[in-house]
Amino acid sequence: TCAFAGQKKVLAAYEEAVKCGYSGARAGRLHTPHGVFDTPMFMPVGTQATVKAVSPRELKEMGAQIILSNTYHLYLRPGTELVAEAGGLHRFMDWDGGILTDSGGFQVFSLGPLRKITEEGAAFRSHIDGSTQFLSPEIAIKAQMNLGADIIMAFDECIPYPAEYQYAKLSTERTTRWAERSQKAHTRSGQALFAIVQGGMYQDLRRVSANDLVSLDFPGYGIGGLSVGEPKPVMYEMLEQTVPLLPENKPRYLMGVGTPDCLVEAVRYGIDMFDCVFPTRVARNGTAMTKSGRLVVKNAAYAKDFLPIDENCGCYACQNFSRAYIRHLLKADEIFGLRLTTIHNLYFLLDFTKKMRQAILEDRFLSFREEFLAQYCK
Ligand SMILES: C=CCOC(=O)Nc1nc2cc3[nH]c(NC)nc3cc2c(=O)[nH]1
Ligand SMILES: [Zn+2]
Repeated sequence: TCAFAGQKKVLAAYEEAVKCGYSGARAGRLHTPHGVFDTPMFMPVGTQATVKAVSPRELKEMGAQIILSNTYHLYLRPGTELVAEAGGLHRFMDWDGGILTDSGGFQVFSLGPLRKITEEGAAFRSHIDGSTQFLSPEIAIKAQMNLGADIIMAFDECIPYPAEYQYAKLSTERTTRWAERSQKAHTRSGQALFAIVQGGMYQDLRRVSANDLVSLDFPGYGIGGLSVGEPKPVMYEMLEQTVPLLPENKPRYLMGVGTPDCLVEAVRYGIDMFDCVFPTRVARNGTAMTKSGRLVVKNAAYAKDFLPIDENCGCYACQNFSRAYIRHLLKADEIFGLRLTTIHNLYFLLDFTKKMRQAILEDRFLSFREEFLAQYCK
């Protein structure tokens, strides 16, 4: 294994992984320099050092524990050295909870126009000014050390979907070599480096990727290359192949997932951490998430609906405002409208993971899952 000399390498210590009586679901506690956090957890995405339309105070109030920021975006603008000079990302954005940085460039890397990947790294075109940029494990890790997140991600390639077996194999092997280079470049103590399991939609490549990365001994593991357009059953099959190979006493982070039905299935397989832009993105076009599915509050049907989005919801929007009012704001292009739908959607997912944790601790996760799926998919 690759142990750091004198390096406290396991920051995200994992304890209390409470297993409920069903395969992999577990409730744990994640230790970081900015606190100890409960899992399963949803992590709001703050791509450019802000979770769009909400303040750090509101995030804290709704129970956010760890939030995401994107290395690629902050590297291009304002630059990660500048953030380091500002005192690091926590100071820069005034967030004293946990921060995890991922690349945020996976759209660019796997879908971008100029995507040239070699053993050295990935060349791509900046979405800001079209300039040619280059990222390698060393550059990505240095950028993340500058940002100062509590958890950072190894540099990887998110394999596009669909992909030929041969390409997926070569890319996955390269991602493992990049993970090793990421480890060697990671010299900042007090920061946990997670590896990212790849393997496309191929069971054998997923198992090889997981086993290779586990033998490199990371404090936590992301599961990448999923939620990239594949059918949900394929995603679940990849989880079934991968998660059992990962150490039970370390966190598992399913990248870019997702909707509540995906979260409850992934928790069943033993996933602990999630991130997704979906709740904040759909909020901005007036869609609210509820336990029965989506509610497009902008629709005319809600013009005179004086009930809250969800009368059982404890969020600031549902406690104080009606659907009619929020619809009015959205139709009038009022910024406050977007803020209210965003606050509701983030609260909904944060509360949903809290409810799953409670169900696991009380050993009733299975029935929780059944009841939820029956109502949500109706
Ligand atoms: C600095 C280096 C850190 O690199 C990464 O963050 N890499 C990475 N990010 C992903 C993000 C995803 N979002 C979705 N669905 C919405 N699927 C995703 C898959 C990946 C992935 O395989 N890798
Ligand atoms: Zn609400």
